[in-house]
Amino acid sequence: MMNVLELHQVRKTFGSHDVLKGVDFCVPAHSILGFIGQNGAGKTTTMKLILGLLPKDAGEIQVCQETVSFGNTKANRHIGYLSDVPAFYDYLTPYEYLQLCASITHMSSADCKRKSEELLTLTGLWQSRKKRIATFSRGMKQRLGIAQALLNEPDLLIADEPTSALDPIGRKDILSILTQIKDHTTIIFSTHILSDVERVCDSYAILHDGIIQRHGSMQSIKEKASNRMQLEFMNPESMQHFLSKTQFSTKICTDTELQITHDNMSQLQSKLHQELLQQKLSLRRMEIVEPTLESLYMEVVK
Ligand SMILES: Nc1ncnc2c1ncn2[C@@H]1O[C@H](COP(=O)(O)OP(=O)(O)OP(=O)(O)O)[C@@H](O)[C@H]1O
Repeated sequence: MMNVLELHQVRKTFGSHDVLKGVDFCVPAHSILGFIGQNGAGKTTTMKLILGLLPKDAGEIQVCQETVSFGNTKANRHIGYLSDVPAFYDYLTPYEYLQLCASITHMSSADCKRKSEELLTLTGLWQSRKKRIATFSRGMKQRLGIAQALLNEPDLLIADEPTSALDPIGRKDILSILTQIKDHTTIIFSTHILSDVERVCDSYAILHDGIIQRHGSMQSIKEKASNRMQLEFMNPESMQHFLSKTQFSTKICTDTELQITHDNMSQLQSKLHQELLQQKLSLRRMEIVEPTLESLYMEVVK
C-alpha cells in the first residue's frame, strides 16, 4: 500500500533543546495513525514540519510522494489541517464560514454549495447551519474545524489533539467522523488519550525523548503474547501467606492483588496451581493480563 506520509530521520532543535532527534514513521493510505506523546514531546512541532510551517534541521518528509520543505506550500494541497484550538469568525454561520474558506481557495460556487452541504451533514451540523458560530459548543466548533479541513478533499488530514478538550460525547462524535472519512482520507491525529487511539486507529506511534520509541499496528498489540498474570486473593492475609512462600517474583498491586511476569504462561499456570494447592489457598480471581497500548506506553515513558 502506498504511504501518504513518510518521515525519515527528522530532526528539530530549538536553541539548545533537541526536540526531535531523528523521527521515522510512515502512514499508509486510508489508515488512521494515533500519534502519541506526553505534553511537550514534540507532536505539534512534528505536525508543523509536515505542513512546511517550520524549518527542519535534518531528515526528509514526503506527503503523497512530494518532498516537503519550509516555506514551500506545494505539498499542502494534499493536506487538511485541524489545529488543537481552531479559531473562527464567530459572527458567521457555519455555512457562511465554509463558503468563505472555499472562496479563498477559488472553489466554484456550485462545488462550494455541494461540498458545504455534504460536510455539514457529515459533521452533524446541518441542523445548526443557520446559527452563529458564537453559540457553538467546543465539540461543535471542533466538528466545524473538521468540515473546514476536509473542504478541499485532502489526501491527508492532520489533526492536532482533536479530542483532548472534549467531553465523552464530543469525543465520540469526532472519533466517529474520523472513522467515516478514512475511506477517502488518511489521518494522523495526535493525542495523549490512549483509549481514543484504541477505538479508531489502525496504527500507533509513540514519540518520547525525541524519537519514535514504539510503533506498529493496533492488531500487533492484540497478537502480542501476554507474559503477565494477575491474581486476586480472598483477603490480605492469604496474599501475605502466598508471598512468604512463593518462588515467583511478584509485583504487588493492592493488598489483595498482585501480578506475576513469566515467559511461559502454561508453565506458570500449572506451577501456580501446585503452589496454591500446597498452601491451601483459594483465589477470588486469576487472569491473564492482555498487552495493551497503555502497558506499552508505560514501558516507554516510565
Ligand atoms: N518556537 C519554539 N521555540 C522554542 N521552543 C519551542 C518552540 N515550539 C515548541 N518548543 C518546545 O518544543 C517542545 C515540544 O513542543 P510541542 O508543542 O511540539 O509539544 P507537543 O508534544 O505538541 O505538546 P502538547 O501536548 O503540550 O501540545 C516543548 O518543550 C516546547 O517548549
